[in-house]
Amino acid sequence: MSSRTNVSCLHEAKRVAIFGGTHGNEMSGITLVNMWIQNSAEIERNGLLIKPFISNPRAVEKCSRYIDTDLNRAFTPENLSAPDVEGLLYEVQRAKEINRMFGPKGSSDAYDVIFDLHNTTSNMGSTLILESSTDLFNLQMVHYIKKAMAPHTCSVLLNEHPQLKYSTTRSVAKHPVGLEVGPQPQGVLRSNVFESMRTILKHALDFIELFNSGVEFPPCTVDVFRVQERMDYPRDTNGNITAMVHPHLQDCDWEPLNRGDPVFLTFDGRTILYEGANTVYPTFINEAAYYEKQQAFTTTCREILAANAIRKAFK
Ligand SMILES: CC(=O)N[C@@H](CC(=O)O)C(=O)O
Ligand SMILES: [Zn+2]
Repeated sequence: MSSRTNVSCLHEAKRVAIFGGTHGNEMSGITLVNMWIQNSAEIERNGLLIKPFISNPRAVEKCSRYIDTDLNRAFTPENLSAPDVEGLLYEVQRAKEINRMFGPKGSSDAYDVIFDLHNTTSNMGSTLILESSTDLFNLQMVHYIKKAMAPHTCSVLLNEHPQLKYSTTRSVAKHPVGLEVGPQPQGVLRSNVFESMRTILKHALDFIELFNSGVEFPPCTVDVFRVQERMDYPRDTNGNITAMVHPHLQDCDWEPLNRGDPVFLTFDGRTILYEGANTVYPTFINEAAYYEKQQAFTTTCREILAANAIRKAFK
């Protein structure tokens, strides 16, 4: 069998956007994007149109996650097709603008790739977030990034859960990529987190440049953590939390959690154990932004995805 048989030919990826400030208090992405708006030399690549962009400028100005509602949940068909009337929530209005500039979502006019830069207060290290297990371009790109980052690890979180998936800002693009780096407190810049994010972006852009130049990428596999379940804090009948993340779980993102392992410590000193039947890999443990979303951590399971060889389609 010829090695050419199983090569998938994909469209060139010419238009690439880098979003920072989708959440106005996640400082690494905001700072990098503002830096690249001032001087884009570092992110320029042959044959690529690259647009660094602050997605929620009013939230950035206030250094808060959002003004009226979470922008990274706002790209629903209902919001994007809502009539332009006065009195729309700020982020709904902004979602419609972003969809006009970088979309329309789901159309052939949409940007090829959007990298959306986020920070987490969780100890997740560097994480790429994918929304589809069948996007060969993204799978090959994260494979390339993981290899280039070694010996440093770069985890891949796959969120294609039918109920837990949300309508992200990056979902406007044909190939949406989230980049989540932590731990970094809200409103704070940490140089190590900033530099990791910058390095991952460099490798990502190198990959796209190589792909567009006609390089063929051989078949590969990618280790991912697939989103399974959202775990809430224990609460009283008024809805107030009654426990904290247990010290044995705190900062242990991506480490196996088994039935009977401690997960919460109540304010009166009682330990609550994990009751799920199977081993899971928790992540977003004690993320500050998720208290309002009733989420103490997310469980994931490990999976190995296979991707075909790819190269650019020649017209
Ligand atoms: C901490 C944080 O903001 N995380 C992002 C994850 C993502 O981009 O999918 C969010 O909840 O929107
Ligand atoms: Zn964020």
